[in-house]
Amino acid sequence: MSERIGELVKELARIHSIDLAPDWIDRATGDTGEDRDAITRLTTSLGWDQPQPVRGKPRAHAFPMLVHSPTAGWWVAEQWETGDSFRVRGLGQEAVLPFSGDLSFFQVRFPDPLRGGRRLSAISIFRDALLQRKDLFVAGMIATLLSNVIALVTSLFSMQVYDRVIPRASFSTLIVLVIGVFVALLIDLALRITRALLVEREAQKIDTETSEFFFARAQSVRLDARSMGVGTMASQLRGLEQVRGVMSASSLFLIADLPFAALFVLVIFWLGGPLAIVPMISFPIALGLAFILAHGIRRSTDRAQISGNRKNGLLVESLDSAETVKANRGGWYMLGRWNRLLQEVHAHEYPVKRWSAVSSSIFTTLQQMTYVVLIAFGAYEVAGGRMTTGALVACAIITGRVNGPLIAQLPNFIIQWGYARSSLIQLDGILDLPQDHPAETANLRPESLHGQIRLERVAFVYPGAKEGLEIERLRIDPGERVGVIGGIGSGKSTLLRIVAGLYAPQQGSVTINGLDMTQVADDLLRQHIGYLPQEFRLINGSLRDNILLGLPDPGDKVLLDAATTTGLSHLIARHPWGLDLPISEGGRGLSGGQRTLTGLTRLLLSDPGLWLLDEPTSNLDAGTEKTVLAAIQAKMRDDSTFVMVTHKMSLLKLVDRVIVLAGGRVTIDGPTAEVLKRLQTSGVAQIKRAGAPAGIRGAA
Ligand SMILES: Nc1ncnc2c1ncn2[C@@H]1O[C@H](COP(=O)(O)OP(=O)(O)OP(=O)(O)O)[C@@H](O)[C@H]1O
Repeated sequence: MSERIGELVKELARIHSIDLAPDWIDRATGDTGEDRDAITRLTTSLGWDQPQPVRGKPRAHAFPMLVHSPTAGWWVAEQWETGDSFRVRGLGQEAVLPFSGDLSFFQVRFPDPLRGGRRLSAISIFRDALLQRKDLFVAGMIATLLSNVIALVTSLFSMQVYDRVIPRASFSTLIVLVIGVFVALLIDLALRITRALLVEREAQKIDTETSEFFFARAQSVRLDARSMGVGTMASQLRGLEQVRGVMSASSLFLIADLPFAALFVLVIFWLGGPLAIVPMISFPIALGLAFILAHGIRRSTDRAQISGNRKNGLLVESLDSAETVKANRGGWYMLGRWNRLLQEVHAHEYPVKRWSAVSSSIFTTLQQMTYVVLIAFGAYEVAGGRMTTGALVACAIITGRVNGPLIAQLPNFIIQWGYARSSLIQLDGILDLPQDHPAETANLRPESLHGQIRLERVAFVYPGAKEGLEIERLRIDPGERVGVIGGIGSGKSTLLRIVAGLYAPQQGSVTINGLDMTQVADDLLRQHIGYLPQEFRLINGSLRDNILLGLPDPGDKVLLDAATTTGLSHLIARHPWGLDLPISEGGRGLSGGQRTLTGLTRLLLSDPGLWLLDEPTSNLDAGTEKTVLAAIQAKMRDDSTFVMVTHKMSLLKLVDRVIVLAGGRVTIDGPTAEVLKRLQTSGVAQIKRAGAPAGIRGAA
């Protein structure tokens, strides 16, 4: 892709407040052309909708869009300057171009990485992915048609052998027939292999696309909306594999082959007349049975799926909390829960297995009975001279084809589909969860986010909880240093997460610099806000990966300087792998204090405008605490805003305002000295009500 066009598309996306998928440039082909059709090639290679060429003189509301001039090249056209010239910009340059007939204007239709707007269902994601490959499936259907016609050829071959070759011993005809059938079979083989390979390749691409979509969607689920456990959610996502299983070549061919049953019945009618009644009765019976089976297993597959997800959730939880379980002799308790869930899964799976076993046997018997009835009926017809023995053999082979692979595979396919359908329902559940940044909300990209933070009539309740946080009005000005204190469970961390934009209150508004936080583009918000949670959890990778998570790599020198200011450099220096120190899955490999230092080093490197720290030094010794706080203070600019949740009295000297929370409400808010004095002069009961930390109670 031409670099200029890529940059201009990015600029256009920015003006339209659209976040492009992070890998969109990587997915574009290596086309470096800059001609008029380059934009079409680019969007086609990305799988986006075709850009819309604007005919004639563009209307004012059609701007901004891309424009190509044969002399000046590509630009983003912003708006008319006069009636005959328009403003353009691109790569930091601005210009005014005269309008002329040889300019080409294009409106680019950006895809939404999370395809918002309409309500999504999991099945529509797969359907859209299949529909994008219409051509391939049309080719597949043609191959299926040819393949089925060739199948008829083999049955007609048998008819010719019985009716012509054997009675007359004409072996020259036999040789010609055998050669002809061999050629047909080889063509069939080639068609089947090509069809299977093509479908599997596309199925893999669909798998990549849909997995990417669901992974991104699961990541963007708002933190406060994740009421289910990590293991359960992971297991729900694994349902994708079941849907993928149904989309395999064999099941798709089964569906493709089903309509050809009608063709086969027609051929039987042509060869054996009334004999066609036999498959005409047996085939609908088989389909009816399949339908009853699908209906019968529906509830059981849904329930088995839910219990299976919970079982996986328990497995993840027990492995993750092994330390607590072992130390507290919780092994038996966990085993008991595991066995109960296992029993539940078996109880739900048993009806599915029972239906499957019974229906498979019925299908086999039906198949054999159809064969017997056909031959018996055919014997009358042959004896009566209404059809030849060869035609009867051909009819038997064709009926076998309808009843055989087609019908024999149906029960298995229906069970597979039953589980896939339950997985789709579970995936719908994930799609219905609220996202960090729903596609239908604006994606504002202000120049700056430095400004007042305002909470107005905010109410936040955790799912299932009766009470939560209630803040009538709270304002934090740029440059303020605020401490948040309160008793255990008083809502300090919740408040900080709301201010960080990680939780969205059910009522009221949270604004930053006058803009509703939910409407600000997520990347800008994350750049501006540095949030250190109470427990900084590391991810699998190296120490460097964890320090730089989501940040551009500033180089080892800058990184090591930041580590020196926090004290993390001691760990780096001591370990033979240094910055490449491996962090195992689940963030194991560092002590609690070292994890906090990693988070603080990352925070210093990200250089945020708004610092939100949740008990930043609770894991640190006194010396490290001093070093870290000095580093943060040195890094903060005058207009940096600083909000720190703490239980430590000594840290309040760093802030000039203190907010006291109790029971999810602000009970005291004012300058540090004043608040401390108020707390110290109040009675103990009042202090408890106010929710002040133990240190202050002691002082009182
Ligand atoms: N994920 C959650 N789901 C449900 N309830 C929660 C969740 N997290 C916290 N709570 C509840 O919300 C209330 C406030 O919790 P929060 O973590 O904000 O308190 P805190 O003041 O930071 O406490 P601490 O000083 O112990 O860190 C508590 O009663 C807690 O039980």
